[in-house]
Amino acid sequence: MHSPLRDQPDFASSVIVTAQQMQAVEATIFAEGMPVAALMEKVAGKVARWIMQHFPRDRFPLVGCIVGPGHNGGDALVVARELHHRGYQMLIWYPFAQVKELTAQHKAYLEYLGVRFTQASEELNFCDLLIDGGFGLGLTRPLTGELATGIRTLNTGTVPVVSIDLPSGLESNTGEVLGVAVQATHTLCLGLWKLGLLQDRAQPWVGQCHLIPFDVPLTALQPALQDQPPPCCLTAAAAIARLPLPRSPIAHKYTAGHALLIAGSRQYAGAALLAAQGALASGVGMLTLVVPESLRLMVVSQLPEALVIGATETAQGAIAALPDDWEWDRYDVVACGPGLTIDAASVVKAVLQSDRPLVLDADGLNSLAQEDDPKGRLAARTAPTLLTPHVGEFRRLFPQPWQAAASPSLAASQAAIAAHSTLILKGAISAIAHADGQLWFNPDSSAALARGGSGDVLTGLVTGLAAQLAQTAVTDTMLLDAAIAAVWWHAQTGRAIAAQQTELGCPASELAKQLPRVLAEQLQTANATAPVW
Ligand SMILES: NC(=O)C1=CN([C@@H]2O[C@H](COP(=O)(O)OP(=O)(O)OC[C@H]3O[C@@H](n4cnc5c(N)ncnc54)[C@H](O)[C@@H]3O)[C@@H](O)[C@H]2O)[C@@H](O)CC1
Ligand SMILES: [K+]
Repeated sequence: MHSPLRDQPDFASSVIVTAQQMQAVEATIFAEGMPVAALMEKVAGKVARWIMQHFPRDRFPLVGCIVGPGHNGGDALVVARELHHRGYQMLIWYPFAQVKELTAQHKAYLEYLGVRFTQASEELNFCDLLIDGGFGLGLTRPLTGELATGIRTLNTGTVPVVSIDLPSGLESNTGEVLGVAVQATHTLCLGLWKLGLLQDRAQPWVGQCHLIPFDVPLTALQPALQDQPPPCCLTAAAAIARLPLPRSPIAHKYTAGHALLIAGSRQYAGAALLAAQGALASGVGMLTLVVPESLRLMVVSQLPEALVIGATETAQGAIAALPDDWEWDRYDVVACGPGLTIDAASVVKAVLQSDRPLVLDADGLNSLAQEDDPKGRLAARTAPTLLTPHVGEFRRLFPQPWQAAASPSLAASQAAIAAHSTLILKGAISAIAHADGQLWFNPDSSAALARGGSGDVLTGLVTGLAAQLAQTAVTDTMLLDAAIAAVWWHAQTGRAIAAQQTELGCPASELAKQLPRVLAEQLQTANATAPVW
């Protein structure tokens, strides 16, 4: 089993915490002797250097700061002081009378230095850059009054905004906007990733997110996690470690995994092709594809590498049943769903009853959602199951955790635990939840992937990887490992295509085609940057 605490070289840069956990970490650091003011200097110094590097003074000479009453405001004032000394012209909007002592001290010193303060937020509209030090972890209630009005106006402008720790107004655990929030172009998250920043709903406010590490010691982190596996960001290292590489030099096609894909209908023939292309790109040894008989010849002509079986079909052209004397044990992993339509529900039932590791997607999920007790059905399976819903499919399948949980990713985690399954909740930042409570997020993705068919490619890819991983052992975490590798690989490919062809240039067939090239580039980069001992 992969333990994030053990197998990631730089654990602190991928772990994700709640506000309460971060506050517990900070309390330990301070209790053990680190002065609060010293940590603020260290962190704000790093933020100032990041800003000077990305927003040089010659192009961004006038910098405005939103300064709140707590230590987020204190950070902003330290950044303002450093930028002032480097020749930036600073303008501070400081709408609070009551502030924390350290923040008040920094304010006094800036006044002594002659930095300009204003009560009129509109003045910030004329700046070249804004620094948002309104609120961070300490936000407890919705923003109101003058502050809310000011932020609303600033959001209508086009000035780049760097938020410190969190965009002010964003709830740090759920990513919800409390009243109004600063719409940042960049967020510099301090120390450890905050859960709220990884939620899809937060993305329009967060902009590009960067971690500013401040050397959080593991001894301070571990008690705050209370022995629970914390959510983690997917890293290249974590994904690459889970790929079926290197391949055995004496591998043959039957030792490189046999994947079965049950997909397609007369209405959605392309879904079967795209899922199969994703599976073939994974390097799987053998791919068998079950499609409605009327699609068989077309599919064979498009996918000469796959073994294609034509199944009897319904009047609407959906798969009616698997062939007689069907032998499940020929296959290491089964994927079922892309393009099936819900007319193929009886096939989905049969697949769920099989003893094979299963990837259930699209209409596989929709058919399951129509059963009485989907969770119980999944929990009763004897082999591991991976579900790959987008939000709409998830909501239909698991309405209860969806409504009750504070965020979609927590709902995914609860559903995975209850259904004894692994789950990829697909979105702008896909979340991967495992039955043992592990939760992963993939922050490095691209809106280029928001295209029909991109999910089918992912289903094929994850299935092909899982079939290869199954050669070592069929374990509870096999599908989790395949999901981590596939989500990362799929997203990196979307990013690479977007970089060359814009976010508009990534149709799903192109995505499938580029998967091998992008993996090779990623592996080269990872090897080039690996530490030499
Ligand atoms: N403690 C640490 O280890 C570090 C903290 N740092 C910074 O400190 C921040 C946390 O500081 P704080 O705990 O002071 O929290 P904040 O700076 O986020 O603000 C909390 C203050 O705002 C008030 N407040 C909350 N919601 C409000 C609302 N809607 N309207 C008006 N006032 C409201 C609270 O009563 C409190 O006084 C972090 O986000 C980070 O930016 C950094 O200096 C680095 C180190
Ligand atoms: K902030």
